[in-house]
Amino acid sequence: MTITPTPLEGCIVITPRIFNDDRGYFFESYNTQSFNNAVGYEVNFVQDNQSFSTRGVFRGLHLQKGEHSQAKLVRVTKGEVLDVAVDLRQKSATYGQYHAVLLSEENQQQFFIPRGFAHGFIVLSDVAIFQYKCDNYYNKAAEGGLHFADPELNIDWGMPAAELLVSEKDLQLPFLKDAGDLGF
Ligand SMILES: Cc1cn([C@H]2C[C@H](O)[C@@H](COP(=O)(O)OP(=O)(O)O[C@H]3O[C@H](C)C(=O)[C@H](O)[C@H]3O)O2)c(=O)[nH]c1=O
Repeated sequence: MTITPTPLEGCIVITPRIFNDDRGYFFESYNTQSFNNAVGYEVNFVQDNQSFSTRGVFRGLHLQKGEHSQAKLVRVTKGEVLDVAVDLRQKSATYGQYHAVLLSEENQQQFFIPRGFAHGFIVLSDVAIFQYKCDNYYNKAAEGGLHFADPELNIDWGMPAAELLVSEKDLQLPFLKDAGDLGF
């Protein structure tokens, strides 16, 4: 597998080695030893998630606060999404900056987002199946997030905000300036 660093320290893009033959393809979608070597420390994933969405659906920008923060290894097994991580680590030189990655069934790329980030994605294909690993359990009480259209973040989602399908919960999320201490 190939590891591509991003401008956000700790966020990496993983491109698996795909074995194609006349039957189709095979690749290792996750290997603990290879992954921990790639990130340089041991990550203990404890929960796998999967969501199905249609074109224009936006999910995020989500996080779990403080000790409930989750590192995520995300990928798309059907369709294509623009996936975004926002650095919220107080001591980080890239605090408040984001990085976007196109993840698709076609490129089979995976995006690793350490703890201390908000995460979200927009669906660019007719449908998308989004699968990801988390290194901490879901904790509803610790849920938080940032509004996808926060002018300070100024994220280009590649689609007008009016065309996005966003949950009522996500529409209520605060801008970064109003988010308070998130414990990162
Ligand atoms: C995240 C989660 C949710 N749920 C339940 C709670 C709700 O009743 C239902 C839908 O949850 P939600 O609307 O928060 O789902 P998404 O909008 O896809 O949330 C996810 O989307 C962005 C992209 C993320 O990075 C997060 O991992 C996650 O917050 O599933 C669970 O039972 N366990 C879980 O781990």
